[in-house]
Order: sequence, then C-alpha cells, then structure tokens
Amino acid sequence: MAQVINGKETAASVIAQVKSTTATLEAETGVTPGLAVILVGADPASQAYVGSKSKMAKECGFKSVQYSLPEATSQEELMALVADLNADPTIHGILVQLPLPKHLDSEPVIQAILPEKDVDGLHVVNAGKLATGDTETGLISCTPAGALILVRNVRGEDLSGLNAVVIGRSNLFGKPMAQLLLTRNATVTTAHSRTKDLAAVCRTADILVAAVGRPEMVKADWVKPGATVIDVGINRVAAPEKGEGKTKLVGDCDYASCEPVAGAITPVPGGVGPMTIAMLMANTVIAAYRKAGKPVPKF
Ligand SMILES: Nc1nc(=O)c2c([nH]1)NC[C@@H]1CN(c3ccc(C(=O)N[C@@H](CCC(=O)O)C(=O)O)cc3)C=[N+]21
Repeated sequence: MAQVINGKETAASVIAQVKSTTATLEAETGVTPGLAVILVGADPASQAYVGSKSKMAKECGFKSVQYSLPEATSQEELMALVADLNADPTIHGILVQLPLPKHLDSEPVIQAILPEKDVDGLHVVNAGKLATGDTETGLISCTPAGALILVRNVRGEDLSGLNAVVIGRSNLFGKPMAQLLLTRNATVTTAHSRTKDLAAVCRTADILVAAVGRPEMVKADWVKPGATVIDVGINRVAAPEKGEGKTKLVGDCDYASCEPVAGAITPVPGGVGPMTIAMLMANTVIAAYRKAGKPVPKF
C-alpha cells in the first residue's frame, strides 16, 4: 500500500501562502500582483484550464485579466498583445496557454514575453538560469516546480544517493524537471520514446516521474518497490463503466497496478494538476515582490 500523495492539499497550503504574501505586499507597498492569461481559440480543455487559472488568481487577491482571442488571431496581433502587457506596470505575470492553434508559432511569442513576467518559466533566460543551477533569480516552470514540492514532501530536501528517472524531455516539463532533481543532488536519467528497454530503466528509479502523454503506459513491473511515483499525465479517456459517452481522467501510470508496488504515488486527478495552478500563482507573487524590490517569499 503506497502513501497517496495529496496534491490538492499541498496546493491548498501553497495558495494559503500566496494569499497571505499578497496581502502583505499590498499593505507594505500598495502593489497588487497582476496576472494576464491569454487563450487563443476555443479548445474546450484549454478553456477550462484557463478559466480555473483566472478564477484562482482572483481568489488569491490578484488583478486577473483573461484575453480570449478568436481562433483567427494572427501572429502579429498576438505579439502586439504581449508587447502591451510587457509595458503594463500593473501586470507582473503573462501566460500564453499552449498549445496555440496550428497557424501560430508559439516560440517567438514565448520569447517576446519579458523574462521577469514569464510566469511559465519558458523564456530562454529562465530556462537557462535553471539549467545553470540558478534557482533563485529566475522563474521556474510551474508543473516541475509543483512536482518537486510533492517529491520534497515524501523524500525531503536532499535527494543525494537516489536515482530519479524522468520519462519525457519537453521544454515545458521533462527538461526542467530533470534539472530541478539535479539541483537536489539526485542521480537523474531522462528517458523518452527512443530509450531502449524503458521498463528496465524505470525499475532503477527511486523517484519515477512520468510525463509521456500516453494513458496508463507505466505498469507495475516498471516500478521499483517502494519508489516515489509522480504522475504528470492528464489524459481524458472513455469510461464506459460510468455510462455511455462518459469520460474520465487518467494519468500516464496505471494507478491500480502501480499503487501496491510504489512507496508513494500521486493520483490523477488530485496530484500534480492542482500544484501546477498553485505554482503559477506563486510565480506571479514572486514576480510582483521582485518588481517591488522586496525579498521574495520561499515556496
Ligand atoms: N502555457 C501553459 N502553461 C501551462 O501550465 C499549461 C498549458 N499552457 N497548457 C495546458 C496545460 C495543462 N495544465 C493543467 C493545469 C492544471 C490542471 C489541474 O488542475 N487538473 C486537476 C483536474 C482537472 C479536471 O478535473 O479536469 C487535477 O489534476 O486534479 C490540469 C492541467 C496546465 N497547462
């Protein structure tokens, strides 16, 4: 029986700290953290995520602005909005929801965001700081930052002597996750679709982080007994057992089979997902404190 890692509860405690640090900043400087979230197109899942980000920002006491742009938005229009928000002193964080519609190129848009407002941690300046071991002066991508807090709650601050395997090598998650684990002295392997004998590599992991985007791919025999399993996947799949046409969310790990083998495991939903939103709020507060020249809170 694994310890079930409660991401919802940990996210709630991060949010409580965001609220109190927001109130302190306002009282001391009159500054309210401002978050702008940009959504292009009408993908229902993206609309739901963006809606919950904006709602949480309001709950935290932020100035929260949401731009829902039509599918037909041009690259120039999107770049112009980013430029406006860069210049807006009431906005401390800018998030462009990904993926963008196919006719738009996300890379120039992300790189146009001022690094100090890049609360997604995707700008090369922020990615580069993390890659060179600077976890203090930049902004760290929300999902890996949240996943690391869950790892820390189980394994402590120092991961010396532990093997960590991250499945997935994206700039949004796999790479920054591997780098964060390295800063904590874990021995890190980044595995991916071209890795030979992925199951055997995963079985070496004391900390196994799955971000492959394939529903329930990680099976019990991939898990070292007692391992900490962090499931980053969020896949909506058919759930005929719930009735015709019903769906459910599952992770990249086969939870039912992995749970008895693991020492600790994140559920989906209720694991890494809520931490992602909480760390977006934390990054926005951090950006606002820096802009105000105040020592930043630690999350
Ligand atoms: N620029 C950018 N930054 C992102 O951080 C980003 C993005 N684009 N595009 C899409 C993904 C997805 N994402 C999620 C955030 C929270 C939950 C979350 O809270 N999930 C809940 C349940 C959600 C539900 O019930 O549908 C959970 O896992 O418990 C999920 C997914 C952020 N993303």
